[in-house]
Formats: sequence, C-alpha cells, structure tokens
Amino acid sequence: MSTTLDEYKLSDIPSAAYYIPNIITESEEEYLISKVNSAPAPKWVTLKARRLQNWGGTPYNGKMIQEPIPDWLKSSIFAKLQRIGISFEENDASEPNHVLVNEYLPGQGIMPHQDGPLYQPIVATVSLGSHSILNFYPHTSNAATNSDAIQPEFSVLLEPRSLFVQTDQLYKTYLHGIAEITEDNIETLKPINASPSVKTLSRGTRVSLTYRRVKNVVKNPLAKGIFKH
Ligand SMILES: O=C(O)CCC(=O)C(=O)O
Ligand SMILES: [Fe+2]
Repeated sequence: MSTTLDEYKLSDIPSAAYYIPNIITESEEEYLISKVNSAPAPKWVTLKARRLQNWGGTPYNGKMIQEPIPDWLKSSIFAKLQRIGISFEENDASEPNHVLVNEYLPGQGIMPHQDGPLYQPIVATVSLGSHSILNFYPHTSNAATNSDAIQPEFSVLLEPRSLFVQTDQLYKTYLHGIAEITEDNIETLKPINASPSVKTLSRGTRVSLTYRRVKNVVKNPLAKGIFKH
C-alpha cells in the first residue's frame, strides 16, 4: 500500500483499515444515488433487511461471469482509488471487477459476516446519503448467529461520501455487520473514528457501493462468440 494511504490508516485495531472522509463531492454523491435509483426494477434483489444490485456480474458457485461495470460506477471512483494507492490484486494496481450496491432504510442492516475467499481480501466501500456504523467482531465469537447479545470489539463510523477500506487480517479474521436500528448511540458505542462531541446520529436511507475483485472470473461465453448464429 502507498504512503498516501498510510495517512488514513485507522490505528489500534487489527491491520488493516483505512478511512477517508469526503472521497467524493456532494454533486457526485447525488449523481451516484440518482443512477442507483434509476436502475431497472429487476436489477434489485430484495432481502429481509436491505436490497442490493450486483454490477460486474453475479458471483455464483465460487465464480463470476464477467460483465462490464457501467461508467457511472467507475468515473468518480476508480481514479481516486488508484491515486491513493488501493490495489485489488497482490503486487499490482488491478481495478475492482465487481460492485455490490446495498440500500438500507433506517432500521435495516446486515448480520455479522465475512466476505470470504471468493474475493481478493480487500473491500472498498463508498457511503452515500446517510451515515452508518460498521461493527466488528472476532470470527471466533458467535456474533453471526447472536449479534444482539454480543458487543462489537470495535466500531467504525461511515459518514456519507466517505471511503472505508478493509483488508488483510481484519478482512480475514473478523466479522462485520450493521445493527438493524434507526438511531446510533455514538456516546456509548464510541466508534474509533467518531468525534467525541457527537452523542447520537439518526439514520437516513444509506446506499453503499462496495468495490471488490472476484478472483475466479470467466469470460462471458456469448461475448466469445461461442453461440454465434
Ligand atoms: O453496506 C456496507 O457498508 C457493508 C456491506 C457488506 O458488508 C457487504 O455487502 O458484504
Ligand atoms: Fe461484508
């Protein structure tokens, strides 16, 4: 990782996480939200506590048939990821090949989980529209099945327009999740990067763009002309 990135490294937690406020402008944020919201209805997959869109392909059975990532998801982001030195492949600066878009209404979240070996062990998340709090738990805890009863080991505040990167041991040995609540008590949870003057934060609708690199990618057979008429 580059020296620029090191400036944003979060300390006192397992290596490594980086937090970069205001990676995009308010107008870029508005544009990205409008593009997410204008995706065709079948693009959305609705789950119990969030809905999502897959771009670049839909991982299945440990593989993904590669589809192009649309320009609107690349234009304001890829150059910035590269400039601050975020590499999605060991030893070079390969770009992400998959973007998962998640939308959470206030009160929605995601159970503690690991992103797993399908991806290179790095995920870069841009937050849009509202803040959230990402909670981390050691993977040996039973937070995945009982998150309400388990206190996170630490939490990170994700402000709108920020970039959060998790990689290496943090990616591989911790679970992360978002509680299904409408208001975050900053005073008690004490996210490692939050200002001590903030007491509570009410959630609005948050869209997250999670940029990753799927390791095992197959080219689209249609694009190769296998099914030529
Ligand atoms: O919305 C987020 O910031 C977290 C999403 C996440 O953990 C995932 O999609 O695997
Ligand atoms: Fe995740």
